[in-house]
Amino acid sequence: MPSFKFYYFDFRGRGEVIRLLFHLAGEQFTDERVTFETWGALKPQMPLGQIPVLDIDGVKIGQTTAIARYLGHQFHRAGTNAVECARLDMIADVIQEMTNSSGFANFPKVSLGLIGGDKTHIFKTEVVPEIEKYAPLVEKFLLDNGNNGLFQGDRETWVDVFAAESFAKLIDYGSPDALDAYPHILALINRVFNHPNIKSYIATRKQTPF
Ligand SMILES: N[C@@H](CCC(=O)N[C@@H](CS)C(=O)NCC(=O)O)C(=O)O
Repeated sequence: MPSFKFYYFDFRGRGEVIRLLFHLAGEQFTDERVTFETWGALKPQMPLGQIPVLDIDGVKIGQTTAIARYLGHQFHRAGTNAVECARLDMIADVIQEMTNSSGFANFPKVSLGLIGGDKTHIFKTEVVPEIEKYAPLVEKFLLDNGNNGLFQGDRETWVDVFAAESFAKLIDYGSPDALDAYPHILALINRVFNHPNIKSYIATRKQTPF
């Protein structure tokens, strides 16, 4: 197994999916939690000037989904053929599109205290419309796999973990009822977060504001 060092800020944000994939696989990694004070010096060393970044035996990889997809293949948490992989990529891209949408821009910054604003109002007026746009698509992908809480087959893939973490943050930091209209996404979160390896990590992980 390569030597892994993972760079991200000291909160869940975009980076937690990577930590979850390591814990799911039970594989060792250095969880380098970058502070805002040290980020300025580190930024030029990152391939895209941003984090998350995973250093794999000295090779730095950026972009959350590229890292998560790599770990999915490395840890046998991917599709079992090219078509399954393509379908999972499609679902991951939809979720990444939601995360990158304009409605999602302010909420993390307000939650982290980086900008001012009424967190509840911003969630309701900016984030909820994006949930209403994207969550029904994700519901359908889950139903297509037979309503077992996963997108593909009967074993958690990297996309299940990516989706569960992306949506769970909306409940944890937005509103407890944010996904009540989407029972299949709730089942996905429930299934992924109750995997014993993930459950034990979550039980002891640091609480962060996003
Ligand atoms: N498309 C990238 C976006 C990465 C990104 O926006 N990273 C932010 C933190 S969540 C960052 O590095 N901000 C500091 C900066 O841009 O200087 C991904 O999905 O990984």
